[in-house]
Amino acid sequence: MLELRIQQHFIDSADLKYQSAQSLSKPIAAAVQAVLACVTSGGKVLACGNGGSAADALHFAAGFVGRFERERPELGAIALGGNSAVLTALADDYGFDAVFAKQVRALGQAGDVLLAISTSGDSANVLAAIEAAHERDMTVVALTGRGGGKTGAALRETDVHVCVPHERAARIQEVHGLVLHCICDCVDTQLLGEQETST
Ligand SMILES: O=C(CO)[C@@H](O)[C@H](O)[C@H](O)[C@H](O)COP(=O)(O)O
Ligand SMILES: [Zn+2]
Repeated sequence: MLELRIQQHFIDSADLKYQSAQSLSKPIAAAVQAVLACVTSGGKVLACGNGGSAADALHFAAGFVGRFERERPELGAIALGGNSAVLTALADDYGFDAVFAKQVRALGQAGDVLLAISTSGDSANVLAAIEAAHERDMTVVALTGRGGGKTGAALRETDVHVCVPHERAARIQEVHGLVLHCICDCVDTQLLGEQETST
């Protein structure tokens, strides 16, 4: 019984990934171009999200600042949920909706990218970060699901929206993880050229 349930998780996750390969490759390629344009002109990526998406933002920053699969010059990325002192001070003094937006205003510069991750597209602190990024003339790369929620309406034409066609947060997050690995791999390929990967 338990094993069948577990197998169903694998099947549903794999099904969604197959389905998304077709529909998401174009927006993911656009996300790669946005990130490349940013880092090749000295910019950085600010990444934010809540819960599992906060973990995704941290995971992305680790692969970006350090390495993904190949050695290359360091690239700039900061996960905005990673500094608990800043996060708690901002939440305490300005409310939780402001925890990312205040950091975007403090750290963001024109040409930087905001990587905004929300399965619902409706988290108020992520929406406020998008607004702050626009104020700073940053490009937003949004990873969402459930039709994109309020994030879809908040984005500009120059932004990128990767919206996973599913309702369930866990399934959406599983695809977001793959999307972030695609971005890391494609940025490396564009910077270093194609190469067989063994790790
Ligand atoms: O990881 C999970 C669910 O899989 C949770 O921690 C989840 O990320 C949290 O409930 C978030 O607060 C949901 O926010 P969002 O994705 O709707 O922006
Ligand atoms: Zn989760």
